[in-house]
Amino acid sequence: MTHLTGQTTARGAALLADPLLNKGTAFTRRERAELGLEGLLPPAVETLDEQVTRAHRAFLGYDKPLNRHIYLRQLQDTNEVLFYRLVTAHLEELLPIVYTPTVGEACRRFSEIYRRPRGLFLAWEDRDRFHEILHNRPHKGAVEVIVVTDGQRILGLGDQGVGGMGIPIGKLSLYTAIGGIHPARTLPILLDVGTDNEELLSDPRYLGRRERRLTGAEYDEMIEAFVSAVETELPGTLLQWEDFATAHARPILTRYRDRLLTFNDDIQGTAAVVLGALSTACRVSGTPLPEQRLVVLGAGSAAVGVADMIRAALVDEGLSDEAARRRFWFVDVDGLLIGARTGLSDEQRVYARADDEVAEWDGTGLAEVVRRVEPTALIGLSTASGAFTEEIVRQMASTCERPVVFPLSNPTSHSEADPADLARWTGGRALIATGSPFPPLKVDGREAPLAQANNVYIFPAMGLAVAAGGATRVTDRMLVAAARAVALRAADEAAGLPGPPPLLPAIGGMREAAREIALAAALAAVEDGVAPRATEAELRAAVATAQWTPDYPAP
Ligand SMILES: NC(=O)C1=CN([C@@H]2O[C@H](COP(=O)(O)OP(=O)(O)OC[C@H]3O[C@@H](n4cnc5c(N)ncnc54)[C@H](OP(=O)(O)O)[C@@H]3O)[C@@H](O)[C@H]2O)C=CC1
Ligand SMILES: CC(=O)C(=O)O
Ligand SMILES: [Mg+2]
Repeated sequence: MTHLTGQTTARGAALLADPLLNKGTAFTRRERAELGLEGLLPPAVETLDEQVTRAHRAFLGYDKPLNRHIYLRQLQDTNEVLFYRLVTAHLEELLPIVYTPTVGEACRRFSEIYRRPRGLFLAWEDRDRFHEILHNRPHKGAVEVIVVTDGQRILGLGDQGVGGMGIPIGKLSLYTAIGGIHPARTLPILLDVGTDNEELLSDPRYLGRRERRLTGAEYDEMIEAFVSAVETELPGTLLQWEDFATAHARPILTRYRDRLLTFNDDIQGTAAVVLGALSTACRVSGTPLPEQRLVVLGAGSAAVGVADMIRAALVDEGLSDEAARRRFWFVDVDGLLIGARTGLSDEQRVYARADDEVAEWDGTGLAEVVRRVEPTALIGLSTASGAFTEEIVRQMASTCERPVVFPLSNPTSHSEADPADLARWTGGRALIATGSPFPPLKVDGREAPLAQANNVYIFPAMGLAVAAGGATRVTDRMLVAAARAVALRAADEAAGLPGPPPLLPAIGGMREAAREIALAAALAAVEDGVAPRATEAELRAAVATAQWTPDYPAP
């Protein structure tokens, strides 16, 4: 029998236990006879679509999102084709369960809900054997994409230790569901460098190393040992860094981005989707990007990454770098970033305002900054739930006709604002995008879907671009091309639609959108000389072929 990974010799119960081979009740009578499955399955033979209907009903039978998540993970570990067919058929409904916000809860309670192994756990004491351990991965062929985390900054939930593994698993599920990367060619990895989360350290159920986090030279040694093992054992694999604390995220990216095929999703993926959504907002509001005045709440790696890409776009539009920097006001826990502040990183200092600008101000908190700066765009990547208060948003709306308000922190519980409030406080004038999903707004009696400015628009498409085009590096131009493709697709979808134009493409059409985004990124890779020469037509065909569709092989 041919199957997902080629020829198999697996028979009987062993076949049913392999999620990449198992077809469950879809095994035909002939297959059951040939493969030693008779008696192991109930008599009915179902089609994949019938299985999807049954699985969807079972899914709906659970009330709590976390239980739905557990059900889906169990399905993924039992029958991957069925899992992916279900997810792709109901993407909009299932995304919040597989991904943010529910995946945050699944990470927090990882040790409690742990069922079956998935991915690789690499610990400090094994650093000399990472090469060998990579061989223990369940699927022995080439790996197209690794998502790795050390669990230190899981969404806005902080240090989750090994519980962070939920994130690489969730992200890679979307690499497959949206980007079409074959599930056997994805590998989630958790670097267990300990945890500083007291609750986890004292929880008898905690499944990670019960030690404090590695720091300094040891931490760097761990990362280097991991990267060199990947370089040697899995060359050409796209390596995505995910949910590393800001102190590590940028240094790791800087160290490795020119050495291998790698990117940081929180810095670069987020930047691309936000630039895409902001470009649409500029078009809708009629305020061009160079005229936007951007206040950014949070100055972590995600926020600075977003600003860096917008700044590059401003320079592209003819502004000097200095003029581009001056379009931003960054606010963190200690207020506005100004020159006099100590302890700013080099990346943050780029955005520090002149000290004399605030000489007459009544403090430098967000409310005062908004009052003084009169921003046209307010971007939240702060983890600070509810930080975009009514007073602040009403103030902004009093000086700006179409305020752009992006509360982007995840999960939902950490969002800087609820979009329904933003719409109310601005009389429906705000152009809104959130990081986690929110229910549609009611506009003129119609439901208007909210844009979810989440890097999920970018990373699955990057994987597809690399799989189709053979890039050896992830360049800035590839990410900017992805951002442009996102905005273009949103504009195409908006044409002819009644009501306010959506800032981002519809979630339900993400698989199609991923092909266009991947094509744009693959073309940019060729232009940058990091992928073999190919025409647009060749790349378009390669993208379509590379995108795996969940289906059983013919019996
Ligand atoms: N929508 C999307 O696609 C993405 C969303 N995110 C979200 O962005 C958030 C931040 O991520 P990241 O940059 O990596 O994390 P960090 O924790 O490094 O950054 C948080 C930043 O916000 C600041 N901050 C914290 N609390 C407040 C507050 N009450 N008021 C003002 N500033 C505050 C912090 O300041 P200080 O350092 O001084 O404490 C820091 O500068 C997370 O919630 C994450 O889920 C991230 C990536 C993608
Ligand atoms: C979406 C994402 O990557 C984050 O919130 O960290
Ligand atoms: Mg992330």
